[in-house]
Amino acid sequence: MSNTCASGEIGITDTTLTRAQLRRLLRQRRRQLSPGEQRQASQRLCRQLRGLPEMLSARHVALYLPNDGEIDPVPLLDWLRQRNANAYLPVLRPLADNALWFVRYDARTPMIRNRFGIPEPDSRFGALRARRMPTWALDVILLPLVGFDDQGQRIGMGGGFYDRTLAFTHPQNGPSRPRPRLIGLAHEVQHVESLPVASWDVPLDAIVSDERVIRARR
Ligand SMILES: Nc1nc2c(c(=O)[nH]1)N(C=O)[C@@H](CNc1ccc(C(=O)N[C@@H](CCC(=O)O)C(=O)O)cc1)CN2
Ligand SMILES: Nc1ncnc2c1ncn2[C@@H]1O[C@H](COP(=O)(O)OP(=O)(O)OP(=O)(O)O)[C@@H](O)[C@H]1O
Repeated sequence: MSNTCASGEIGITDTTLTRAQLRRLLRQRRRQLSPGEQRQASQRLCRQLRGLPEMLSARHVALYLPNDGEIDPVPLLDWLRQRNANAYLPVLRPLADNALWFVRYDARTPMIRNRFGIPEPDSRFGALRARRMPTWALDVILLPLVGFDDQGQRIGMGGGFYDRTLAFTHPQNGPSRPRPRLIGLAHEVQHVESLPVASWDVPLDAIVSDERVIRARR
């Protein structure tokens, strides 16, 4: 198989793997990266992102705090601040509809841990509309990926949080309205040849890893 990774692990092209099995394998791969590998991957990722035209023109950018070995976009915060751009973090919506809010984030934002243990702005803080951005009005959303393929398809943690929140951007949901550019982030070890696509999977504009930028055909 062609996608054996550098460590000599077996590849993950076996199409008999279910989405759940694939998730488990790919999450394991990213968790196995050493702190040094994580740091270098993060630097390489951020260097690529700082060169993208949609990042250079963005005023409102959503990112995430890394969890479970996810590639770390946090060094971008300083860069965004220098450019007078605002940063936002995903917050699990308190109404339990399994969708996300994007809440303004800076050093003073009160944080809590959500039910998955991931730090996020306190939803009482985000409850005030002025502190969040409607999803359609964000310029760029950087999404954490569990896996990605050559066609620019993604697989996430399996909660459908991003898919639900971004369903309005799906081409099948009518004519194009204002929408954020969607950029998936992942370690190169999370690449697989081909992922199964579900009808609700929201297409991305690009995927950026520590090694490359994949422009997806939307
Ligand atoms: N950094 C980061 N923040 C994020 C996400 C993410 O993927 N990464 N999300 C993207 O959606 C949302 C949280 N979604 C998540 C969905 C599932 C699990 C998870 O770990 N599930 C466990 C078991 C579930 C449980 O504990 O009840 C697992 O699968 O092992 C975590 C986050 C919002 N914030
Ligand atoms: N637009 C939507 N409306 C209702 N349910 C949805 C929608 N999108 C996804 N779901 C549901 O969410 C569940 C998880 O979807 P999926 O396996 O694609 O997660 P994922 O893409 O890995 O997660 P995420 O979007 O959080 O990164 C599925 O059971 C699916 O039915």
